[in-house]
Amino acid sequence: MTGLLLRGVGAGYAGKLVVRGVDGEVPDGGWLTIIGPNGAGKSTLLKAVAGLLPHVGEIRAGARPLRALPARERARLIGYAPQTPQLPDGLSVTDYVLLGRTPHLGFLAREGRRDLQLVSEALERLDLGALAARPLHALSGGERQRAVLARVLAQQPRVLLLDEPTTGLDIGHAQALLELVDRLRAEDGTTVIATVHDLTFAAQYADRLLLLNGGSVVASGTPSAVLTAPAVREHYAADAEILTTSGGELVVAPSRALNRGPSS
Ligand SMILES: Nc1ncnc2c1ncn2[C@@H]1O[C@H](COP(=O)(O)OP(=O)(O)OP(=O)(O)O)[C@@H](O)[C@H]1O
Repeated sequence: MTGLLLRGVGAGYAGKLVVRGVDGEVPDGGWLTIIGPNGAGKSTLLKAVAGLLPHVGEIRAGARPLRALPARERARLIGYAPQTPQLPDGLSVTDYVLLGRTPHLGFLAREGRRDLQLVSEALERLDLGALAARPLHALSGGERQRAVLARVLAQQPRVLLLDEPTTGLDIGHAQALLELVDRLRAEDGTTVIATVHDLTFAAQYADRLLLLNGGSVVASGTPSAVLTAPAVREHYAADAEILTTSGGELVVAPSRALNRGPSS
């Protein structure tokens, strides 16, 4: 069981909390997306769950508090794709994705055939097969973003933390990536916490949304419960219509007409 439980979680920088009092639960194979305006604290919360920032309150992975997990075990359990990754210079895409296998290798052990196979599968899944030998610095922004996700997939984590995974991706690659994550969740029971700015994508792929504003949870629940026009207005200062497609999917459509009002 590798679902996640958050109780009264706070995190911040230099001793000052910028996120506080967050409660949430993601069951095994569940998908929670954190939404909220710029600066709300989404990345900070995700970094705390990744163990990259200290936290107050309690974060549990399965039955165990995150604090009690040795670093290596945590690295096998949790895969984290940051919003603005620092990529090492000089590595090829393949060598970089191979770094995802590090938590699984014995001390001073070299990668084996299975590791190389997982790397090659991750490259194919992210449409990077043709770029495998390229140096990282010679990739486009979206290709680099996909290389980061390929590294995390090669890690085979039970919990995936994705900070703005679709930033810089065209709509086709963004959709393919979210579908891939959804398959991992459905087939392998991978637990997912993501931050996503595109509210339509957020609604389409998560079971539950957590809306943060000013470092606190202001709404949580199913996408249709959280994403209402008044909530988008209040927390994003944006005018939008919440539409439902013929397939029953929710679409958040920014609306200039609403903004202008009936008289203009
Ligand atoms: N390293 C840091 N040191 C100090 N303050 C920081 C640091 N990183 C972020 N902050 C502050 O913490 C707050 C939350 O930032 P965070 O990056 O978590 O927001 P976010 O919701 O992910 O925003 P965005 O949508 O713009 O990515 C902001 O006020 C930000 O300025």
